[in-house]
Amino acid sequence: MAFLQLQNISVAYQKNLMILEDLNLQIEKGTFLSLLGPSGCGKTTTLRTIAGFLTPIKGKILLRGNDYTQIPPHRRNMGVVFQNYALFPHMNVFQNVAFGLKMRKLNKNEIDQKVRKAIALVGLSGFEERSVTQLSGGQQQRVAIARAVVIEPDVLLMDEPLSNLDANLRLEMRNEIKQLQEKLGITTVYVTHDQSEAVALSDQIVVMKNGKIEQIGNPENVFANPETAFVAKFMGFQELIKGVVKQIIENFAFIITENRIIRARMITPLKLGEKVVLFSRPKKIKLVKDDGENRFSATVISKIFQGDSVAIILKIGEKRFVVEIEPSQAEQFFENQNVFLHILSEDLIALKEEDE
Ligand SMILES: Nc1ncnc2c1ncn2[C@@H]1O[C@H](COP(=O)(O)OP(=O)(O)OP(=O)(O)O)[C@@H](O)[C@H]1O
Repeated sequence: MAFLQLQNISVAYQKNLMILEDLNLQIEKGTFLSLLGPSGCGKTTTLRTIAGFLTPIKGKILLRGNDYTQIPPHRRNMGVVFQNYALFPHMNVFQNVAFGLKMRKLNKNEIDQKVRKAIALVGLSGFEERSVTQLSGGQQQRVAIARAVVIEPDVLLMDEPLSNLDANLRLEMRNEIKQLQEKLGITTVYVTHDQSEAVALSDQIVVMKNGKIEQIGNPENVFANPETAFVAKFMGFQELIKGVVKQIIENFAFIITENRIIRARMITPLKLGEKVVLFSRPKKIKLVKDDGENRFSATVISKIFQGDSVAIILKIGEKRFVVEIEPSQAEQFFENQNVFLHILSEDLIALKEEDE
């Protein structure tokens, strides 16, 4: 039995407008699970439902097999970290971190010991007496994390905790969160719309779309084998061209597109005659001048120097996309040139066409 279970959860803010529908999720103890998806797909709603701030209109939440669905948030023993830190501005660092323990009526010595340990854990020893209004964004988020973990929660819930920080600090804090979670072994549910963050942090990624789970798996698998066009785009694949399945041999489909036959990897089973879209990653596409096997023709629109690479903007028909190449290779390509894209079959994936 999984440690935390969401069973057929449906949640609505307004009558008849379901935000989550029949959501099922099993989370094993000690797992770092990310809810990943675009704005509005229901990530925060899922997190708030686990925390108990929202009550599902249908379904159950189980922790260690016990029904938590009607248990109020303060009795769930879950630590929550929000995007905007949500610290108590009139309290200092120590008082903020101590809050949950005071509510639980621990004695003074115990509180002192646990709070100092949590503050040390997030690297803020020496800041105990400092007002939280006199801390940087990164330091405030560290306080929020210490406040969430000090209660030794069964589950740590984090809602885009890094999105208010600048890019460098975000990377640094991402590592710190990962180390902390591994050290404490806390079952964690983490909301993000940043695929690189989800891949770097998680044991399991849940990709959500319109209140439903689109794909679930470990980061390597979701990154390499997106099962739908939606997940592929979200994981950094680019849509190249549409086609129709002509033949299938083992894990590869032969696709007819623009009077060519292209061999592409299949992730989920496809049928003969099925309409598909071909996807690849910008770095997996080679630009060449000559036609040949597994090549598409395209036209160069522009070149953008990016430091360690050059982005070549191309189009096939009206579809625009980017290929990243080494700066030393870029000189041979120019605007309006007709070129060919060469992609190994392993790096080209065929997925069912979806309604836009
Ligand atoms: N308090 C609310 N009342 C009514 N509708 C809401 C409320 N909060 C969220 N919604 C709606 O529920 C849907 C899911 O929102 P949610 O905040 O869960 O998405 P999200 O994936 O976390 O998005 P974001 O990344 O923008 O935070 C959206 O359509 C949103 O408009």
